[in-house]
Parts: sequence; structure tokens; C-alpha cells
Amino acid sequence: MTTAADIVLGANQYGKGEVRLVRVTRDTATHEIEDLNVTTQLLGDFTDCHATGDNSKVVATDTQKNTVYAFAREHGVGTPENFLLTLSEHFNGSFEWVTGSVLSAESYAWDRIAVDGVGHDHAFARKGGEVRRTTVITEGGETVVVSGFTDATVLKSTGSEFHGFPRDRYTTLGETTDRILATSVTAWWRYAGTDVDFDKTYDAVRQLMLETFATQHSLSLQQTIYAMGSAVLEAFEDIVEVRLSCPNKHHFLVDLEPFGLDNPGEVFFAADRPYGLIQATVERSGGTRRPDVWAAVAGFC
Ligand SMILES: O=c1[nH]c(=O)c2[nH]c(=O)[nH]c2[nH]1
Repeated sequence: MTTAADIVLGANQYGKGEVRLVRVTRDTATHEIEDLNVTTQLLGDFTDCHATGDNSKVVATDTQKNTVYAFAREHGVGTPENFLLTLSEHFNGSFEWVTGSVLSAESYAWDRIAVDGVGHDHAFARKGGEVRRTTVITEGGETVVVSGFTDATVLKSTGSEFHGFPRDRYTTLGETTDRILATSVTAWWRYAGTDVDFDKTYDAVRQLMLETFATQHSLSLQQTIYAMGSAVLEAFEDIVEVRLSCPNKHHFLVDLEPFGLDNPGEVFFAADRPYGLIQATVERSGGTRRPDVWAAVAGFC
């Protein structure tokens, strides 16, 4: 018969998975952003906590997460390799029972959004991920072209406010005059006809939307997406309607005060959910609505 004495703990490790860190360097008006997803795993003799519930050697995963954010403020990020090396030195050097660690980081690259051909100071588009899409619907002798893109992730590190919203007993959100605004734009537009230079129009619409995101001082994501859609309708006669679906990818300023550090809008927790989901159609007044067309395109847009 097997008894507890015959059972031992095998390989184990633990830490915090996917610490989403965005660091904004804002010493000058030209901001830099660093965007990482860090996972920490500590190795060592953690038999007691597994076998008896003695946590005296468990560096809490919450502490590990806090260390990632605090180090981003204290030491900066720099290369992900150097950032992890600094964290490794800390975890392995501070707790004698920690005999090793496995630290990993994903690093997401961002380009500056070009405005009039020049990289914007504080508006960025994430590299990759974006997909151009189109749907052509032919029915009853009529052909309708709807084009757009999904997952164009953009972020502005300033130039965004959100205040003046109603407060009730469930409202805890603070008002802000300076926040990160980040979203992953899904945009579709319906063409009036089919005689269009689709490549040229696609590039120009996409560019105009990103430029508008970059340059419009935002009072809400709703205002921003309306401005993006309006700019397209103003510039392109052969587009009759624009639909936008944009998750508000919240970035929360990390409270570093418990660690004796200030956080002047520099170190953020990039939450992946829940997100605000802001969706709008921008159309020409008096234009014909085509719910049948949109129904043929998956989802709201
Ligand atoms: O731009 C925003 N629109 C909202 O409707 C909203 N709601 C919220 O909590 N934050 C924000 N931000």
C-alpha cells in the first residue's frame, strides 16, 4: 500500500504569468514606449509549502509582479534581455532558498504613426497583427463592396482625457485629463460602387484613420472613432458608410508608492480584459442604410 511517506514532490516552479507592462518614457515631448509581457518562475526548495502549507519561503507571485513594475520604474526596461537579467539577479540574490528562476518576456514592437510623413510624438501603431479584409456581396443584380481591416492596434501615450461622465453609487472611475488611449481598430467601410482603385483607397483610408487617431485630442474613445469615420466620409466621396468597433484597452497607472517610488505617468498595467467596447457607424445623413449588407459581414462590423 502506498502511504504519504512514499510520495515526494517532483519538479516544480511558480511565479506570475503574463505581467503586462507598458513603460512610457516621457522626459521630452517625444515619448517612447516599451511593451512587455513578463512571466516569472522561481525554482528552489518549495517542498514545505506544497507538503505542509508552510508559506515562509513563498515569495508571493503578487510580490513578483510588483517587482516587475517597480524595476521598470527604478531601472527602466531597455532590452528585454537586460530587464530580465536585472530581475534574475534580484530574485536569485535576495532569497537564499531561491536557487534559480526562469524569466521570460514577450516584447511587442510599435511604430510611430506617420502624420504628414513624420513619425508622431506620442501616437504609435503596433507592428503586425493587422489584417486587411473585404467582402463582396452580389444579390438581385446588385454588387456591394465592403472593405476594412481588423486588429490595427494603436496607442497614444498622451492627448487623451475622460471626464464629465455621470457618477452614481457604483462609479469609482476617476476623472482624468491625461491617460493612455489604446485600442485595436476594426474598421469597415461600404463603397458606393465598384469602380474604385481599391489598393489606393485602402491605403489612404487606413492612413487617414490612424492620422486622425494620432492628432485628434481625445475626450473619449467614442469621440475619437467618430472623428476617424467622419474624416473618411469627408475625404472619400465613393465611401458611403464607415463602421468601427474598438475595444478600449485600458492601461492602469501602477501604484508604486508602497515601494517608495513615484509613478509620473510612466509605468502601466496593460489590462487585456474587461475592455470597453466602443462601436459606431458613421454615415451620410439621408443615405440609405444597408442592414442586409452588414448582416453578411460577420458580427457588428
Ligand atoms: O473613452 C472612454 N469611453 C467610455 O465610455 C469609457 N468608460 C470608461 O470607464 N472609460 C471610458 N473611456
